[in-house]
Amino acid sequence: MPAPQEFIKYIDDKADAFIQRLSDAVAIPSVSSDASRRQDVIKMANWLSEQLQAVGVTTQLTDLGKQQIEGQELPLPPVILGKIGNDKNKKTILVYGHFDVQPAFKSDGWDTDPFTLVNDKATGRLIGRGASDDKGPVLGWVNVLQWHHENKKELPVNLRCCFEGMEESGSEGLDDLVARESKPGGWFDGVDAVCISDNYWLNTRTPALTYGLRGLSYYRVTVSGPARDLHSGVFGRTVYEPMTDLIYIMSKLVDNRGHILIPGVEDQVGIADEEEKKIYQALDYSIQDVEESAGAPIALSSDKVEVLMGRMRNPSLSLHGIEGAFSGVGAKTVIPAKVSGKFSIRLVPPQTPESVDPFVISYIEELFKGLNSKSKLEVESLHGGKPWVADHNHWNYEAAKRATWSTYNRLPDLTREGGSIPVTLTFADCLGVNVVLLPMGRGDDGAHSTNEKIDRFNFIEGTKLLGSYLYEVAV
Ligand SMILES: C[C@H](N)C(=O)N[C@@H](Cc1c[nH]cn1)C(=O)O
Ligand SMILES: [Zn+2]
Ligand SMILES: [Zn+2]
Repeated sequence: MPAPQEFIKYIDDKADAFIQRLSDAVAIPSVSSDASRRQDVIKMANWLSEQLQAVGVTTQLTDLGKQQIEGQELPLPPVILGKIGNDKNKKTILVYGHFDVQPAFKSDGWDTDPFTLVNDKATGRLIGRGASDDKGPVLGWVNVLQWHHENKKELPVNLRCCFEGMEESGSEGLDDLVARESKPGGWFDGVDAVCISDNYWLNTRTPALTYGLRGLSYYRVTVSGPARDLHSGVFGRTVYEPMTDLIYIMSKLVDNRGHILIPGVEDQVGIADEEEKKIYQALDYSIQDVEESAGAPIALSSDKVEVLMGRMRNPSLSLHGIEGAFSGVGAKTVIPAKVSGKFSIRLVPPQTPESVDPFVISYIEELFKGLNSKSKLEVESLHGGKPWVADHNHWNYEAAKRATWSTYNRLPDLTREGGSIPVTLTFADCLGVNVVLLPMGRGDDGAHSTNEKIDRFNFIEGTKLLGSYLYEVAV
C-alpha cells in the first residue's frame, strides 16, 4: 500500500524544520571512541529520546554498564528502545540506527567546523559529522513519525526502535541486550522484520537495497622498549627502536594491491565463479564512481567487477594509524618509546573474528621473533563483528523495492556493503527474521571522512522512502 499523499506533501513542506533538527543533532559531538566526548554521547541519547517521545514513541533508556577505555572506566551510553503500537493484526517492524559518530577535527582537513551543519544551498549539500552516518537516517524515522503524530494517523505497522551510541566503537554490550530483548515478553518479542538505514548507495544516482555487510576484526600491535622517549642523536644506532620493528610488521600485512599477506586469511574465502561475477557486472557502477567518491584517480583496477568484488565479497586489510608516534608539525628528533599500530580486517562469509584471530596473532608473533629484537611485542584484538548476508528474495525486500520505486521511480541496485554494522547478524539470528538495509545517503557522502555530507535531496526523499517502506511492508 503506498504512503498517503498528505504524508509526502508534509515531508516537503517541513523540509527546513527537518534540516534544523539535523543541525541540532550534528551540534552534539557524540564521538563514541573519544573518552572525553562520552558525556556528549549520553547527551545525544537523551536528546534523541526526547525527540522520539515528542512524536509519540514510548522510549526506554537502557543502561549497558561500564567500559574500560584509555585506562579509564566509562559509562556506556544507554541504548534507546522505542515502541509504538501493539496491534495483533499488524506486522511489527524493528528499526535500528546509531547516534554516535566518528571523530572529526577541523585540522583533519574539514573546510568548516565538523559539528556545525552547513546548509550549502549552491550544492544542495548538508555538511557535518554524522549527517549521513547515521544522524540523518535516524532523524528520517523521526520525521516520518512526526506526520503521524501531528495528524493523529495510526502507523500501518507496530514499530519497535533500537538506537545505540557505540556502533562506531564495536557496539559494546548491544548483542547481550538484543538477545535478552528478543525472548518472549522482551521489547523485540513479535518482531516480523528489521529495517536498518545506515549505509550508502553505490553511486550518486541509483538508490540501493543492501543484503550483505562485511564483518570486522580490529587489532592493535604494540612495540615498546626504552623506559622513555629518547634523543635520536644520543641513542640512534645504539638501542632497538620500537618504531622500526613496528613499521616492519605493518609493512608485511598487506601489499599495495590490497592482497592480504597473512597466510590463511584469504584462503578462507571461496573464489567467485562466472555466475557470481555477473551480479557485480549488472550493478550501476563505474571506475569513475569510485574515483570520484575517493576524490582521486586511484582505483586498484580498471575492471569494475574486480573493484566491486574488492569492496563487497572479498576481505580487505587496512592500516589506520600509529599511536605514540611523532605526528606533529616540525622536525622533532625523537625515538618514541612505545608505539601501537592499528589495523583492521573486513571479513566476509565464512570468516569470523574468531576464525582469523589465530592466523593474525601467530603471523605477527613469528615476524617479530624473526627480528631478534630486544623490544617487547603485544598483539590485541580490540573489537570485532561477523559478516552478514540475507535472502533478498523476501517480502521485506519486496516492500523496500516498492517503496524505492514509489519514491524515486527507479528500481534499486541490490548491493553488499563493504562496511560493517555488527548488530545486524545478531538481530537476524536472535529474532530469526529477515533484515533489509535501506540506505538514505549517496556513495560520495564521505562517511568517516572529512566534509561528510548528506544531500538535502537524499535527506528529504530518503524520509519519504522510510515512510513508504512502512506502508509497503504493512501489507
Ligand atoms: C556502515 C556503518 N555506517 C559504519 O560506518 N560502520 C562502521 C562500524 C565500525 C566498527 N568499528 C568501527 N566502526 C564501519 O564499518 O567502520
Ligand atoms: Zn560509521
Ligand atoms: Zn553508521
